[in-house]
Amino acid sequence: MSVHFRKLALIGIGLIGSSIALAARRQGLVDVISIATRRHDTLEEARSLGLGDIYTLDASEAVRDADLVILCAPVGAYGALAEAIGPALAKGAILSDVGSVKEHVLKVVGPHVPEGVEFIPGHPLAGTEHSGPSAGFAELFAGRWCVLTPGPEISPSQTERLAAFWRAMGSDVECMDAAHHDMVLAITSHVPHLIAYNIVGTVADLEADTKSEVIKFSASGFRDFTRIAASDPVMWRDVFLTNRDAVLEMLGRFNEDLSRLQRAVRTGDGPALEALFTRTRTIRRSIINAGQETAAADFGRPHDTPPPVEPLIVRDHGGGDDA
Ligand SMILES: NC(=O)c1ccc[n+]([C@@H]2O[C@H](COP(=O)([O-])OP(=O)(O)OC[C@H]3O[C@@H](n4cnc5c(N)ncnc54)[C@H](O)[C@@H]3O)[C@@H](O)[C@H]2O)c1
Ligand SMILES: O=C(O)C(=O)C[C@]1(C(=O)O)C=C[C@@H](O)C=C1
Repeated sequence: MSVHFRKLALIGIGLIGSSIALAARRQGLVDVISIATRRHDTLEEARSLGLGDIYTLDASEAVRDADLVILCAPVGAYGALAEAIGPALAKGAILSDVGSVKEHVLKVVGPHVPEGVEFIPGHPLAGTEHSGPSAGFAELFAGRWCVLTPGPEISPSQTERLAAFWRAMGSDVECMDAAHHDMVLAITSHVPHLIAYNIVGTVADLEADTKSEVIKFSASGFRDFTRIAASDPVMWRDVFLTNRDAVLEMLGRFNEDLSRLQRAVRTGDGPALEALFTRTRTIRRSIINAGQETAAADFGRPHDTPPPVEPLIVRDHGGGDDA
């Protein structure tokens, strides 16, 4: 399906918003890009990078006449933003977002969506530890999944239109139920971030001399954790505040497994340790193989970005079509 929007409004222009602006422009998917941010400095940075055509501090101004509006701010800001832009949304527009959590977004944005506007939440499973307008790059979504969570009332043709937009930026698209999304992402993304924040926090609390030794001699294992733990504090605060139940559920299972592992270490249970490490190595290899199959070479993904990861997703469509 060929896809084209007259005016794309991006509300929030950090890593994800700027990457959408660059990719949509490069692929010729939109005529006009209008950008709204909360802070003047961020808006000026976006302007100096040439990310859009219209720049404003007023989100409701940015969405006027837009046929595609994407919320790209931290999810904690969505309720107030939706309330502000709701009355200004054009009839026939698609309203979407990129938030890392989906049930909360449906709950806080849904009530502000006027009749004649279709709200189709989305989540590109792509990112880095960097933030702000200058962190974006057009290839960010290439070969990565984008999950859409349309409600049952959404017309399949509009879902397909949005899916085509993401595909044109290089993504593979999957539709699913919002609650299911939140459970899957809790274990594949949210808990791993919590673990990284925690282990780096543990080092930060060590006595000064031990800490400097850790930093001096940190090899790639700990360094990988520090990359994740450098991710945006506000964005991740909001993820844990808004996906609490799913994160606690997955953290409970994680803690049970950690206790079993702790016991295996304490009792010197070599076979148990080796059996687990063998299973986990298989998972890593299957992820890498899946990535090679779906690599989107056309988009020239930068060498330092990892290959796409096949999400552990049950193909459970939440009322939309199979876009
Ligand atoms: N970083 C990732 O890896 C990643 C990946 C997928 C999805 N997401 C989601 O994308 C969204 C944006 O994340 P990001 O990484 O681009 O963050 P970012 O910090 O780089 O950018 C966020 C931008 O939102 C704007 N903003 C912040 N508070 C605002 C407010 N109250 N009102 C209006 N605008 C506001 C600012 O323009 C800011 O630059 C989040 O909801 C996040 O969950 C992030
Ligand atoms: O690659 C990274 O740095 C990321 O953290 C990306 C990542 C992830 O956990 O995979 C982070 C948050 C998102 O909502 C989606 C993707």
